[in-house]
Order: sequence, then C-alpha cells, then structure tokens
Amino acid sequence: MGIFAKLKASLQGRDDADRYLKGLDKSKKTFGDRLRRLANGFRGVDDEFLEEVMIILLEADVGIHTAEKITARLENEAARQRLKTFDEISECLVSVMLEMYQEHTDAEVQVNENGTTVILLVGVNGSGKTTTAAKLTKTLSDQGNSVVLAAADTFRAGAVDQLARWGERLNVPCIKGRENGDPSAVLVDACRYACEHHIDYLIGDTAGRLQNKVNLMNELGKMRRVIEREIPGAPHEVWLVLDATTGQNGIQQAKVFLEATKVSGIILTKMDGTAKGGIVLAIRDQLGLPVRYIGLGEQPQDLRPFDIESYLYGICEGMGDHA
Ligand SMILES: Nc1nc2c(ncn2[C@@H]2O[C@H](COP(=O)(O)OP(=O)(O)OP(=O)(O)O)[C@@H](O)[C@H]2O)c(=O)[nH]1
Repeated sequence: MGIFAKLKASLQGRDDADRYLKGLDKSKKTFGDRLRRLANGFRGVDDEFLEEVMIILLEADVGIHTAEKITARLENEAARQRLKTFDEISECLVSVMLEMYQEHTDAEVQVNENGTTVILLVGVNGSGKTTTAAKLTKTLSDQGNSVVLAAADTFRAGAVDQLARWGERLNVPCIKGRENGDPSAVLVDACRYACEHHIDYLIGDTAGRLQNKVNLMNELGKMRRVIEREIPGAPHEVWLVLDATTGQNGIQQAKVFLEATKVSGIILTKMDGTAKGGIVLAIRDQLGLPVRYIGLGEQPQDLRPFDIESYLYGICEGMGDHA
C-alpha cells in the first residue's frame, strides 16, 4: 500500500474524519496544495526543487531546524532509492515526515487504576487552556467517566467564572478558589472532593503567567507537591496547552515550561485557525513530546485525539490522488 493510501485508511478509520479534514483545511492550502503545484515543471530533486520544498515547509511553520532535517533526508532518500517522478518524491517526502514523528516512542497516557487520575493543564494565558479543560471534560464524560474541574487559574480575572460556567454547561462540579487566592489550595480542595466522591478524572486549569523561570518553577513545583500529597502518584499527566497560531514563538514558550516542570504531552489548540500546521513536526522534533490532542474549533466536541497519520493526510489531502 502506498503512503497516501495508508494515511487515507487511517483517517477513514476515525468517526471524526470530516471534522479532522475541515479543521486542517487552512494548513492543507499552505502545505499540500502548494507542494502539489511543484509538479508543474518538475525536473528532479535538484537544489531549486529542494529550496522550493524548504520554503513551503518554513511557511507551514515547521521551523528552520526541522525543515533542514526533512529536506536533507529527502535528498538522501531520493538518491538512495533513485526516485525519479514527482509522485515518487512526494510519497518520499511524506514518508520522511511520518518517520520523523514516529522516531520517538511515547509513553502510554497514565491512568490511575485505583482512584482519581489527575491531569494538569499548563501554558500561557490565551493559549486556550480553559476551553481545553472544558473540551477534555466533554471527551472524558462521553467515554463514561466522572470528572471534576479545578479552577486553579486564580490570577486571571474571569478564568474561574469561565470554567465554572463550563462546569454548569457540561454538568460537572467545578472547585473554585478566590481570585488571587492560592491555586494550590484549590487543587487540594479538588483532590479531596474527587477522592470523597470517587471521581475518575480531575482536570486542573492552572495560571499561565510566563514570569521568570524560577517563579514558574516554584509555582508549578508547589502544585505538584500538594497534589502528590493528596493522591499518591498524581499528577498523572501534565499537558502543555499551546496555541498553534503562535508558531515558532509557541515552541520557545514551551521550552520555558519544559525547563520549569515535567511535561508529558502537548495539546495544540486553534489548529483550525492556522495555516501553520507544520508546527506539529517542529514540536516533535524540537521538544520530543507527543501531541495528545488538537483543537479544531471552539465547541466542546472540537478537541480531537491526535494521530500523525490522519493529520498528515489532512494537510496533504489530494496529493496522492494522481499517484
Ligand atoms: N478556533 C478555535 N478557537 C479556540 C480553540 N481553543 C480555544 N479557542 C478560543 O481561544 C480563545 C481563548 O481561549 P481560552 O480558553 O478562553 O483561553 P484563555 O482563557 O484566554 O487563556 P487560558 O485559559 O488562561 O489559556 C477563546 O475564544 C476560545 O474559544 C480551538 O481549538 N479553535
């Protein structure tokens, strides 16, 4: 089976295939559609062709470091396999991108079999943490789990109320503190509530002030300690919420968080609003972390589990059709 058929099969295996395709449409226009146009006048993998591919990768926000790696591999593979036609080259390019993502092996998402699984969402304000907490609640509730929300973003005026409103809408409890109160205290209350009520998942929406690294480290360190004291082994997952539209800046922000605390995965929001879908590959290559979910809209059902094959199909749709 050719690579495009393999990617297509993986997307067709999903019940949210249409939503995936629609959400990735902007990225497809900057990536797949433009690559496809390189077929006109294609003469082989020469410097000019590689430069064109490089420009397309950079405009999709793959980042210079990762784009250079991809084009170098493409050049080597094309020579090694003696690839000649444009279709062979485009298959090879997409295979290189797939391999690059799959080179890292990911740990399974940790689940607490004996009690509440605690997921902390971290990231800068505006990245979409609060909305993501709501969407994650919807996903987990739809799978039959009970959920409690912890409004631990006590610094942003409005964040607590915003999350509480989501809680009401989704019919799950939301543990609140006072504005400017101690976020760790909210998390302790939420852990106790979750244990008393045998709740399956606790989702903590934390503050996203990107102050100096020492403060961030202290704040996140304290949250981890108090949670671990209440529920041994928690937090089970710490997911960094990144706004895909911020591109390479988002990667820089991510590095600050990664230095400040242990992060186990990425949630990439606002993918529907960006043409910079290549950010997924940059994240993987530069941060080595798995993308767990992508946000493809503002509604609770718009958080979709990420899988690289469906995603690559989404941004390359139509590329293999004439292969
Ligand atoms: N189109 C689109 N919009 C999103 C997505 N995720 C979040 N948003 C929107 O982005 C805006 C900011 O999201 P919020 O969750 O409110 O983020 P915030 O409260 O500003 O900041 P934090 O919660 O502190 O991260 C809101 O208008 C959300 O509806 C997404 O995947 N797609």
